[in-house]
Amino acid sequence: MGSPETRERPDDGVSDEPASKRVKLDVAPAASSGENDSQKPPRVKGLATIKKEYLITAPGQRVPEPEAIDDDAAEGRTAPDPRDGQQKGPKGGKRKKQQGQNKERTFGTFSDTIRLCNSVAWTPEFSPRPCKQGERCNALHDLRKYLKEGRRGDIEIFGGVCPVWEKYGQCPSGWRCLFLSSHMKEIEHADGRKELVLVGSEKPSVDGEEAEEKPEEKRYGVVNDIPPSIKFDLSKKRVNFEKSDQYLEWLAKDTELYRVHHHRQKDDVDESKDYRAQYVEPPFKPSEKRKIYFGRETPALAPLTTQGNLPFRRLCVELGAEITYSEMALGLPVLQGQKADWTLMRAHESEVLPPRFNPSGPVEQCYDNSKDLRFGVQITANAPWIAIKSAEALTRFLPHLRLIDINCGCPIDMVFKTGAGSALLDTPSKLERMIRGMNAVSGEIPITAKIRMGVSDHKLTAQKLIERLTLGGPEMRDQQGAPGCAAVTLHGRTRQQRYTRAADWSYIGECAALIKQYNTTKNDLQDTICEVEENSLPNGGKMYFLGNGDCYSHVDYFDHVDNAKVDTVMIGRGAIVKPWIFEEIEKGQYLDKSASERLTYIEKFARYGMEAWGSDELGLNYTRRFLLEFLSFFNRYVPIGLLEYLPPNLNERPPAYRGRNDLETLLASKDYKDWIKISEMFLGPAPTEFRFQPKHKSNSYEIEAEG
Ligand SMILES: Cc1cc2nc3c(=O)[nH]c(=O)nc-3n(C[C@H](O)[C@H](O)[C@H](O)COP(=O)(O)O)c2cc1C
Repeated sequence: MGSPETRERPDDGVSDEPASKRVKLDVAPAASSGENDSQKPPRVKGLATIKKEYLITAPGQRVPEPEAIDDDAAEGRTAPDPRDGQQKGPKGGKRKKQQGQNKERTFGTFSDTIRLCNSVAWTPEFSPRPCKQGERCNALHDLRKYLKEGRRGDIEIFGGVCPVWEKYGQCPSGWRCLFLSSHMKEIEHADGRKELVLVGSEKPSVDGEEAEEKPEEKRYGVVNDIPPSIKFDLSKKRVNFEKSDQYLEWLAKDTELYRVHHHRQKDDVDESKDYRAQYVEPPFKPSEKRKIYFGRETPALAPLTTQGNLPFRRLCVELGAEITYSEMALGLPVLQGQKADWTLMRAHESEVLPPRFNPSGPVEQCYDNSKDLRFGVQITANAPWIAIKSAEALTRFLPHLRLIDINCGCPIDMVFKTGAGSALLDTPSKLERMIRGMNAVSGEIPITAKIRMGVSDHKLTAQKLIERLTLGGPEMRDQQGAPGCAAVTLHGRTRQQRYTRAADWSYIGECAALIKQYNTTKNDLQDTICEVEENSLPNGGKMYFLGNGDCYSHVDYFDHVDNAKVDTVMIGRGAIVKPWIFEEIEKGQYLDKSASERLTYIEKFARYGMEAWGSDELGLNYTRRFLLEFLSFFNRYVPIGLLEYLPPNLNERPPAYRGRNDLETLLASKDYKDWIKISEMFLGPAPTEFRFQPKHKSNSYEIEAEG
């Protein structure tokens, strides 16, 4: 097979001209062709109306009901993540069965048949590093034997040329790379001995400096990769959190004072129980925060567990995402130095560039775009001490950080039952303390929050919470000023509702109006009630507001910015189903991407995956696993040229249809075996032991049938 760039792709009947040159569909296709709307079938709620020529129905048969997909399952970390090492489940007790969810997913094992010792895995054949295990080492040290018997042969994709080596001149997977023959050679020494060497590893690193980093630790273009020694020190509790400790000592006294004040009788005049009278200032104030900006020109990619991995975010940034977030990490494992949670903090170098900024837009005081960056991290925690110490750790060890977001929307039981995630919506004063404390220890890094409308459908709490996040709770507000939350994102659903029903954008709009009002009140308050130094509040006191839910086209996006009046829109599933949504927003028009263009995004994901995780058996199959996770959403895209009505709606499911060509039909397949086939186009044959189960059963016909 030739390199994917040159290899012939099936003709998909849609022009392969660059998207920007093609005629765009700015109006519903039927309307643009002058067809009368009355000739179209009516638009039915929840159903994507496919043009009849693409429907798969036998003559006289009714259009079959589309299957319902429940995204709850996808949101949780329901299965061990292969990057996690050992991922522990929730403590004790049975978990409530979640309908339709594939729990306990396994992905098989994918490693070489014989393990090559690290002491020889990157070095020339005759110069191994000393083996740390010495005599006790049971891995293989004989390179030639390993190449013959210890691994499968090279794969033939990309013309057999290692995509990482081709790009960077070195391959961190060394002798384990599955494109090894493209970067190894045998040299003959003067004494006639023949030695195997890796091409490129004899050179200095690509940066032009002598490589201090071991080749296996090098990941090109990846930042925020903290050294193992820090994780080790964290795990041994050897890291000093002096700032947090000092703050937490004060916080414990303040919380107790507040508790006594809160529970005293109305007529109790004892001053020792009066919060205001007894209030003591915290040991230090937050430092001046770096200014950030959210605007019309900065669509944001939502934090997405599993899906929002580094290769996927890199793809989205390339397609126009201006703000990105890590997958959610749990505060406690961060503090314990757990590799899996720190791995989530890695970012691609494209994410540390400044986001787009239109200086002629609404002027943001003192905003220096050149100091801003795209990538923020997200954590959740159930106790202030965890949130505060995590914030200090993240700030101290991650050099590239836009903000730290606290997830108060996570609905999954495993998180909610511990009091973290969306449980924080019902403990607003705890949340406020967390944010104040995180702000105090996070140096110049701003703190933000992501919330839902409430926990239960019957009690929407977001408006009250937003008041608190902007101004502070009544007592704390008077003493300490505003909590300094730099931005709030509201997902327009409740926890109870999960993904049923559309996101409530009118509620989001009401909250946007409230925030505008509170932002003004806050400025007045600052001037009068308390003497908070202006620079201790982020963005000079302005709290940004991001709306979130169901955004699936530039039409949705601009509707929300213009009518709900949010600063920007955060996009989740819409970006996984259709990553070029960001390009549509930038260009302000629909893009009817051909199947072959969509295939190039899959190829990019595969290449970016190998760069981030390696091109050896392990890295390649991590890439495959996360590519399949991506495809489990990507197949939902219904090409707009097939639709009777625009704008397309994320929550509308299509009946069975065929694409405009075979590739388009293949990309719409709901059968996970087809997804594996697609992965094989760019990652070579899946090992026989490789398994994949989508997070939700309805993503796969076969599993559904088995279940
Ligand atoms: C697969 C998946 C993973 C998610 N992971 C997270 C997460 O880690 N943190 C978070 O705050 N929200 C997470 N969410 C929620 C999204 O960020 C977003 O709020 C939600 O999907 C609604 O936006 P949408 O309608 O644009 O998808 C996740 C959602 C999905 C579907």
